Amino acid sequence: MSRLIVVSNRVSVPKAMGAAGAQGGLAVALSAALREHRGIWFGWSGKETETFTGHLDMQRNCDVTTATIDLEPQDIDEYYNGYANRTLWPLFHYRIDLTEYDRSFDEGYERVNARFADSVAPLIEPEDLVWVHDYHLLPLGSMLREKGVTNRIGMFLHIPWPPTRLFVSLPNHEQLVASMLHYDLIGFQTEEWLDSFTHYVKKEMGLPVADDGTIEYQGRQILARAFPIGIDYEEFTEGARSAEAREAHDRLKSSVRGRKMLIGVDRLDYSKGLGERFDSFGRFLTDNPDMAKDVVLLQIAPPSRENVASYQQIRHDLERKAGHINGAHADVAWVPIRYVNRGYRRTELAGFYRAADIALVTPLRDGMNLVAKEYVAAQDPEDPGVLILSQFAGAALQLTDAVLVNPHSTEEVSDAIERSLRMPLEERRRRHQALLNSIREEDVVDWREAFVATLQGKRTTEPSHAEPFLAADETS
Ligand SMILES: O=P(O)(O)OC[C@H]1O[C@H](O[C@H]2O[C@H](CO)[C@@H](O)[C@H](O)[C@H]2O)[C@H](O)[C@@H](O)[C@@H]1O
Ligand SMILES: O=c1ccn([C@@H]2O[C@H](COP(=O)(O)OP(=O)(O)O)[C@@H](O)[C@H]2O)c(=O)[nH]1
Repeated sequence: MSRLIVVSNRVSVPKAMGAAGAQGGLAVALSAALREHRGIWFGWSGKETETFTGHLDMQRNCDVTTATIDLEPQDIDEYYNGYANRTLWPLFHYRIDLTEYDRSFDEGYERVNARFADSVAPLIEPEDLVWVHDYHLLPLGSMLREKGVTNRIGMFLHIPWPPTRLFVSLPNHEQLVASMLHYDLIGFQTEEWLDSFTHYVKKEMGLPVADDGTIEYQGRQILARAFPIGIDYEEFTEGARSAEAREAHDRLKSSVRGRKMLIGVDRLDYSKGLGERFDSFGRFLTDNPDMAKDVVLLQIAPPSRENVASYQQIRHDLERKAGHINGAHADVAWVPIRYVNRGYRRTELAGFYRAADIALVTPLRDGMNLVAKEYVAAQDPEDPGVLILSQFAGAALQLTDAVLVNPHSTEEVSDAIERSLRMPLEERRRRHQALLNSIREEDVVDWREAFVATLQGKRTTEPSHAEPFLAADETS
């Protein structure tokens, strides 16, 4: 079996089984793949160093080898806070109004990708498979090719790919995509993002794309395909049965004193539609005075990317909005929105999910959304809660038995809350069973096995010669 080299912006150091709840499902799944393939997980340590040294910190934990580098402040600013999270993230989430174009970001992005390539290339052996993750590292494949790496290299994009008319607003869009065409396999979360990508490649670059997603470029064949990510069903449900999850469930249940509870769990990110969600809940309280006092919304929103201004702004806006709605509706013994700016371990979240009658998962745009899947997996099948899900989350293409909503319409979401609170047990069970089947059948283990198997079956015929990602006139 080939070794697997996983490359991602951040690396999650594997923890012992008992601490699995502290890790993301993706980290657990990738760790399992790395154990099976005796591989290495390479990326940024998350730490800052005064001057970049390229020092590789190799560690072995729970049979997984990780290799990390520290980045200097300018790198973090231009690459992570800059090009990744002020340019690509908003643009790829259709927020052209928040998208910032700054040449220093492009330079930082290219520099850090080159640093990744320099550091990881010596770790790659001839038969290894290389799997690159996400929008932070789109040109990494081409930089590895420049260094003579001829291995099979795959890339998986965890976030949406925007429609062509939006994407072309990115300066150097063609160079960026051309740099991606040095991968052997490019994976997307859904057919929708895949179609947007192949549309761009056909219409803007004039390249042939076969029905099976094979793109022809400079004598090479690149396969583009959808691989919807899932949760680690076994690992998550094991955590959901733990004492910690039960204790979290009981604590929350007793605190709501018999009221119905809605839950939202999202990084504090404008793509998650939290402002629209609060407005919808406020509208529900106004439109349903008979039910209002018997309902509580718990919104867990750990801060994210705090050095980016748009994230500071959304945090400020949400504090005001929650305060405003609570001020208008609360009484001495009841506050309608519990707004919590901290993160919880996933085993605790599992208990919270089970205690909630409804999950409000209403992003304006989301690559997949694993919270939607975790909520379903945590329910009591005999008396399950209802998932209200945005039609704009990647997960909506699989979870068609959720109550699907347009998150921009406060009326529609408010009606969905009312309908879900009144939903008969029979219908809740039927919907839950259908959702659970889909989540079990397409879990994260299937996802990574399908991606790795497809990558393994695909080879570049010729080592490719890669052009630099940015046009010469932009960099000089
Ligand atoms: O590393 P951060 O900047 O703190 O961000 C956390 C992660 O956010 C994004 O998650 C995406 O991947 C999920 C799993 O595939 C998917 O369900 C979700 O819709 C995406 O938004 C980001 O893509 C990751 O790289 C970050 O680690
Ligand atoms: O307090 C929290 C909030 C979220 N999560 C986890 O973070 C992930 C969020 O993934 P999702 O795909 O929903 O969104 P992303 O944040 O990746 O955009 C899920 O596994 C959550 O269980 C967590 O462990 N603790």
